[in-house]
Order: sequence, then C-alpha cells, then structure tokens
Amino acid sequence: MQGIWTTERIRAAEDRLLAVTPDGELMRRAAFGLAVHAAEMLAEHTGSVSGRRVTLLVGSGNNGGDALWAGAFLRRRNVAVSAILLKPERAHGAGLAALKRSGGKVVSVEDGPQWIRRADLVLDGIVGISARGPLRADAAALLEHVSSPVLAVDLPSGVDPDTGAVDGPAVVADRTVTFGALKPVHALAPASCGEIALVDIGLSLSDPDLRRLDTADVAAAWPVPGPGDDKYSQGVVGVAAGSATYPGAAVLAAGAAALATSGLVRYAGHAADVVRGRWPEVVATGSVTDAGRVQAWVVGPGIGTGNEGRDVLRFVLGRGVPVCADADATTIIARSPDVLDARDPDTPLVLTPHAGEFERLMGSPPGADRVAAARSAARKYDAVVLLKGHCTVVAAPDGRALVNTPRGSWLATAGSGDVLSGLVGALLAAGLDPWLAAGAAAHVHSLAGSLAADGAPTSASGILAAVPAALRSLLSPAS
Ligand SMILES: NC(=O)C1=CN([C@@H]2O[C@H](COP(=O)(O)OP(=O)(O)OC[C@H]3O[C@@H](n4cnc5c(N)ncnc54)[C@H](OP(=O)(O)O)[C@@H]3O)[C@@H](O)[C@H]2O)[C@@H](O)CC1
Ligand SMILES: Nc1ncnc2c1ncn2[C@@H]1O[C@H](COP(=O)(O)OP(=O)(O)O)[C@@H](O)[C@H]1O
Ligand SMILES: [K+]
Repeated sequence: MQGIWTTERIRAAEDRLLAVTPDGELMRRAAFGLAVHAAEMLAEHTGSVSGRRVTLLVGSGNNGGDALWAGAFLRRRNVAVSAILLKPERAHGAGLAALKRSGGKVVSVEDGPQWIRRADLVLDGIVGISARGPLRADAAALLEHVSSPVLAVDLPSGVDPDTGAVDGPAVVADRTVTFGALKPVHALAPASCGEIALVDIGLSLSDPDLRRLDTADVAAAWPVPGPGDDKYSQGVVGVAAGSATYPGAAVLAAGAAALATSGLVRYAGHAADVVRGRWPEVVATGSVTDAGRVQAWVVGPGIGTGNEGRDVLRFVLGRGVPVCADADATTIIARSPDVLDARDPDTPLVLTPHAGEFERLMGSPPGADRVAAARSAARKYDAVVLLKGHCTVVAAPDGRALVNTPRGSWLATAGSGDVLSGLVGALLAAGLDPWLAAGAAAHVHSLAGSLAADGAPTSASGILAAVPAALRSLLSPAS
C-alpha cells in the first residue's frame, strides 16, 4: 500500500530532518534528483542533453530554490539554463548564487516568454507545498507560452497540494519529481502531474493520511478458491437491481458479481428473465423475499426510487449481511433516512455515490476536498463511502481513506457504475473488510476499463467483459 501524507505532515517531517542535516543538504539532494530527471527528459524528447536549453520558472520559495540548484547541476552537463525569477528580490539566495556561478542566465519576467518558447524543457519551480490559492497573475501569464515538455518540481504549480483541485491556470506536467513522500496532489490530480517520480531525501514518515492500493495489495486481497471450497463457501452474493423497463443495470451488476469471484450469484427483481438469459449461472427470482440466503447484497442500480425500491432496500438492510447500496438506493437513503433503521449497526454498509448522489446524501456537493467530503459522509452514515469521479475516494467511518487513481477517463460511460457495484458486492460476500473491498473493486474496475478501452471508447459491457483479463493480470501476471 502506498502512503500519502498531507503537506502539514510533510513539513513537520522535513523540519525534524532539517534539524539534523547540514544546511542546504536536503535541497541539494532534491535538486540533484531533479537534474537527473531533467536530463533524462531532454534525452527522451530531443535525443541529447549537452547543448539543449532548459528554462526555469522560479518562485520565491524553496521550490524555486530546488529549480535553481537543479539548473546549476544541469550546467555541468553543458545544458544552457535560463531562470525567470518571479520575485528577484526573494529568490532563493544560495540557489541563485549556484546557478550564476555555473554560468546560468537570469532573465526578467518581461523577457520570460521568449525564453520559455525556445526551451527544450521547462522546469516549474513556481510553488511547492506552501502554495496557497490560485496562481498569481504574473506566474499564470508565463504558462501561456509553454509548449515544450514540463517537469514539475515537487508538484504542478496551480494545483492545490492537499486536494488536487485546480482553480484557474495551472501547470500540466509531463513528469512531476517529488521529494521524500507522495502528497495528496499526486494521487488526486494525475492529469496535472503526468508521470510521477519520487526522490528519496531521507524523510521518515509513518501512519499515512491517505493510501493508494497497489497491484500487489489487490492481488493479495482478491479471493481465490482453494481445494476445499465449493460454490457456497466463497460467499454467495445477492443482486437486487434493474426493472422490467430497465433490465440493463441488473445484467451488468449481476454479471460483474459473477465474474469477480468464483461461487454463486443470486438475482432478485423484475429483470429475472433477462438476467437468466444473459447469465444462465445466476439463480434468478422475482423478489428479494424469496431469493434465498446470501452473504452480501448489492442493491440499487435501476430499482427506482419509489415505494417498491424502498421496500427492497429496507428488506436487504435487515438481513444482517453486508450491503453495497448504489445508485437509486443512495437516493432512497437520502430521501428516507429512516430506511437505515432496518440495518443492524454491526453489519457493513458501503455507499457508492457519484457527485450528484453525494449531494443528495449530504445536502451539499463534495467540493474541492473530496477526501474530506468522503470522510464526513462515512462518519454521518457510519458506512464506507466510495465517492465516484475521475479519482475515486474510499473512506471508512474510522477515518481511513484511500484514492484510486484512474488510468484515463474511459470509465465515464453509462452503466459503468453498475459493474463497479457488482464487484464490490462480490468482495463483501467473500468477507473482505468493506473499505478494502471497495478500494480493490475500484482498482479492478479501472484496470478493466483501461484494458477494454485500449485507447478507444468502450462501454459498460466492454468493461464487464474485460474483468477476467484484469483479474488475470493481477492474479496470474505473466512472468
Ligand atoms: N523544507 C525542506 O526541507 C525541503 C523543501 N523542498 C522544497 O521546498 C518546497 C516548499 O518550499 P516553501 O515552503 O519555501 O514554499 P514554496 O511552496 O516553494 O513557495 C511558497 C511561496 O510562494 C508564494 N506563493 C504562495 N502561493 C502562491 C500562489 N498561489 N501563486 C504564486 N506564488 C505563491 C509565497 O511567497 P510570497 O510571494 O507570498 O512571499 C510562498 O511563500 C517544497 O515543495 C519542495 O519543492 C525541497 O528542497 C526538499 C527539502
Ligand atoms: N472522468 C472520469 N475518469 C475516470 N473515471 C470516471 C470518470 N467519470 C466517471 N468515472 C467512473 O465511472 C463510473 C461511473 O459510475 P456512475 O456515475 O454510477 O455511472 P452509471 O450510473 O452510468 O453506471 C464510476 O466508477 C466513476 O468513478
Ligand atoms: K512546482
């Protein structure tokens, strides 16, 4: 599991390390790593390093200091370095002196655009972890001239370090080189960061504020049947979804449950015939009341928000097994919170709202800080909340939070969420911790989405069909 720390925690860890490290040492470690990456990018994009041109955008803090020192290191490889100082009187003293000693050129903000336009690579050292609010106008104006590859120092300037929110002009980097540890921006703003590289500067951190599951975590958590298993022992999942008019949600959610784990899926609802026709292995009945025993329920996609949907939701919440409440079920909960009275407080509940459903549940949209939003919904409903979006955030009532960073945006297609809820339900039935179940399902969902799309639009059916390939790549990776 990858750890991610807020800027407040990073700053505290840096202060502890600074106190026992010779002056300037940490910045030089950071800058040396930056220079290595800058040279690598020059070689990748132009075929050479020596004689190439790098322009530094230098703000008034240590982020600018990193860029200036990196410029000095690049001079040793005969790179032509120019530095645009946004606040010359506040530029990092030692970094500026080093750049000048190395033969780097200092140019004014007024002359900046031409140096940006002729650069082979731009280093963004405008702001780092102490950035506050939107980029100031002088910095924003310089960005309009950038057309060459960009390496962001620590984080792309203009993107909020702790939420990944972009409010106004901001750097879009090809690569972001960060120091010591990942910050929330790196998980929450993948499109602004580009490729992310972590340079070790010796920071010591534990107990992350936020996490990201890596492939190995998901593979280790995913249920694999053993010799003693049968179709019941792995957890039976029940799916209460779809309607006679809208059977698609039922087909997608039940199909995802059937493909996610081995074992048995039961379906209950008005789309039983359609589900049976598409998935003969699913045991389908017309009503939740005669569905038989299950170890977890997925409820909501396409059930409608009327009285019947409410009765179905109340019924499954009262079964004493984990429930993934998705789509219409989240709307019913928002409108009639008393349905939750049917729930045994000790049985896990996973809510999977998109932004609109979140607003119904919480009375206001998620806002810029999506991690805080998911955490507060998790506390309010005493449930694991999986907040959908480009980056999916999963928060537990005890405060644990993880982010699933997507591979592109191909999942933004109708019915994609129905596939996700089937995956979550299958993992709940298998007995996974609900926070891990939601996170692992989101991981496999986005992996299946990128395999299905492979660079071109796909559909929810395509994502569903790619679930086995996604799982195969996790569980039996080619050696
Ligand atoms: N500490 C360490 O051990 C190490 C730290 N390291 C590096 O230091 C970085 C953090 O440096 P930092 O704390 O000096 O602040 P940083 O983010 O460069 O600049 C903030 C300054 O910018 C300004 N400003 C603020 N908002 C703005 C806006 N919206 N638009 C425009 N300008 C804005 C504001 O200054 P003002 O102009 O208001 O005086 C503010 O003071 C960190 O990200 C990493 O790169 C590495 O070397 C490893 C060792
Ligand atoms: N821009 C995006 N990038 C990546 N994933 C996205 C994006 N937009 C939506 N998604 C994902 O697609 C799925 C959409 O689910 P949902 O909104 O419930 O759609 P539907 O109701 O049509 O199934 C969610 O898993 C969500 O996280
Ligand atoms: K930066």
